[in-house]
Amino acid sequence: MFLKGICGSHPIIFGFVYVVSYFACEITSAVQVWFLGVWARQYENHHSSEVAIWYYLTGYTLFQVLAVMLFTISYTMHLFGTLRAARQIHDALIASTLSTTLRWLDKTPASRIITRCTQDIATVDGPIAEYSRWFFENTGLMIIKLGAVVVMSPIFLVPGAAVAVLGALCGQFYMKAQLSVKREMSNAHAPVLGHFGAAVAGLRSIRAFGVQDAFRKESYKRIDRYSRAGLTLYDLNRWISVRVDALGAIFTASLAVYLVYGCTYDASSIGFSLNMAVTFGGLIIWWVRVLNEFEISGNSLERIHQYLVIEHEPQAAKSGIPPAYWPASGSLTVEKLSARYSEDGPRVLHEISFKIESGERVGIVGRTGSGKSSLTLALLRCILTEGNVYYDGIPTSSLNLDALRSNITIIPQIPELLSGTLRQNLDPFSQYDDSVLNDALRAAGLFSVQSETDEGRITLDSQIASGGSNLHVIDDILTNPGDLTWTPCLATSAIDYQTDVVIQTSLRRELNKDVTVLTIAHRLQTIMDADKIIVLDAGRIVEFGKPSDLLMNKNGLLAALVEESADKEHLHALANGAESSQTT
Ligand SMILES: Nc1ncnc2c1ncn2[C@@H]1O[C@H](COP(=O)(O)OP(=O)(O)OP(=O)(O)O)[C@@H](O)[C@H]1O
Repeated sequence: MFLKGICGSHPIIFGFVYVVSYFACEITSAVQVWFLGVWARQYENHHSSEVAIWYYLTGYTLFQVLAVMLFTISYTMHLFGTLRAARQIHDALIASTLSTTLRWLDKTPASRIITRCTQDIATVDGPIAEYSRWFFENTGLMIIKLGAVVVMSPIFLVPGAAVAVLGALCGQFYMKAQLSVKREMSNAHAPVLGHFGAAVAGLRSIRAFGVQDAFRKESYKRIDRYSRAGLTLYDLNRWISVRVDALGAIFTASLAVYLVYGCTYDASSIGFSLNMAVTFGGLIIWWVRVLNEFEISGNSLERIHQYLVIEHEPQAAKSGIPPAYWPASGSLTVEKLSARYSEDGPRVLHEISFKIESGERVGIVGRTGSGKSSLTLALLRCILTEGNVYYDGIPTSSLNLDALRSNITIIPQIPELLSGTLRQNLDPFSQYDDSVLNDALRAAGLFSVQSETDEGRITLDSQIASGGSNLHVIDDILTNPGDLTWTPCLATSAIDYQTDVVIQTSLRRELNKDVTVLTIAHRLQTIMDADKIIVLDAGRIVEFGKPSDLLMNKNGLLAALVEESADKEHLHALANGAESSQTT
């Protein structure tokens, strides 16, 4: 995933230029060292006045300039490649999370998603980009250094390869051992800080009860646990360093012995070979460490990848685009609609059928768990459904989800407001000017629940905290004058009675005649003057009709609900149309 991102849309060209520029840079650096030897050799056979210093100095400088240029090319490519990879991975993660199913969001803790999008993405941006470069660099350098040694003394190919293999084997041991030690360290870290924090916060109580000793002992115990893991990690590092350094030293020493006693190379060639061998030996330990860090930070990529292969909602297709005139009316026909939250979960709606004409106001009531919210989600295709729903004559199952959902407005019981100004929340795409926004707020009834002189009154520039607990449902009226509106109205603290009345009044006044309004109500007063009422029970429609008709059935569920409420006379009057004008 990461490599694909680095290489972009022309992986072969990118990979070729990158690898060639990098290797050419390192080879140039090695040749530069060799060239120094050539230069030094001139003084063995010639008098110093005969050595053309400018020639060698220019040659040396040119090698240097060439190496810098090649390095710049490969580094710039790596930089832009990793930026592109990080951006692509981030975009893919956000797109995947935002287009997942409600079910997945239900069962995945928000904190875990936030960690993926922050901590793991930060690892892709930083450490993975760096370690990938170092790993590639170190691998390339080792090959070149060993290659240079082998070119001078081919006999050293075998010991060189053996040293590399032995170093890699030690590295394997080290990596396996230190992974669990590091995990233990991070487990032991939080308790130390937590206990220290608790002790500082409760210092007075600790002293008042004279339990300093107990706290101190507990603190030492936790610090010991952390230090024990820390010491083991330190020892592991010594373990690998001693072995890998020893391997490098044995290799260089044996090469030195061979070059001095076993062959007839001149001093400068021997110097070059030893230089390469020493740096090769020193690189092994770095290679192991970088590989280890790369592998650890690679876990973030793995975790992100897990979030890319989650379940998703159907993608928008050309065939799902509705005709331009749609929806011409807000009529809704539901046939045998069943729904469940997951493939293997129980049905929460059972073959529900009803028909609502355009412009009707329909109330939906039922006891807790009867399926009111599930019906909303089923109409929006947020959960798994069977059966047919026709919205203005078109089956919603054939529509793209964005087309369907942008034509059904939900005014939720708990507002989904983001941190920012009220203006940004109302008009996230900056499409409207202030007068339109203020009109919407007025229409939503905001100005009738606060006066011009209120000190803390809400304006377009008011800052909204995440979740917007101080503001209620006002934004949908502006952003979506769709044909179907749901208003789940609550008798909870989220919306008090006064606000509920304001919202209902605004909805009645502002929405034009052919807007169909479905209101999920916990407060019967809100829907008693509706055109029709659907009564749900255990996922089935048990009553459907005009409120006054339903109330005639004394054994009916609506009648029972009304009987249970304190203001039943008022509700009866509303149902019979006597007080509807008062509410509106
Ligand atoms: N996220 C979910 N996952 C699985 N089952 C769910 C989920 N949400 C609701 N249910 C189940 O669906 C059924 C209908 O619940 P729903 O929330 O639609 O009822 P409701 O009438 O809206 O209730 P309330 O008045 O409490 O909001 C219940 O049996 C409930 O347990």
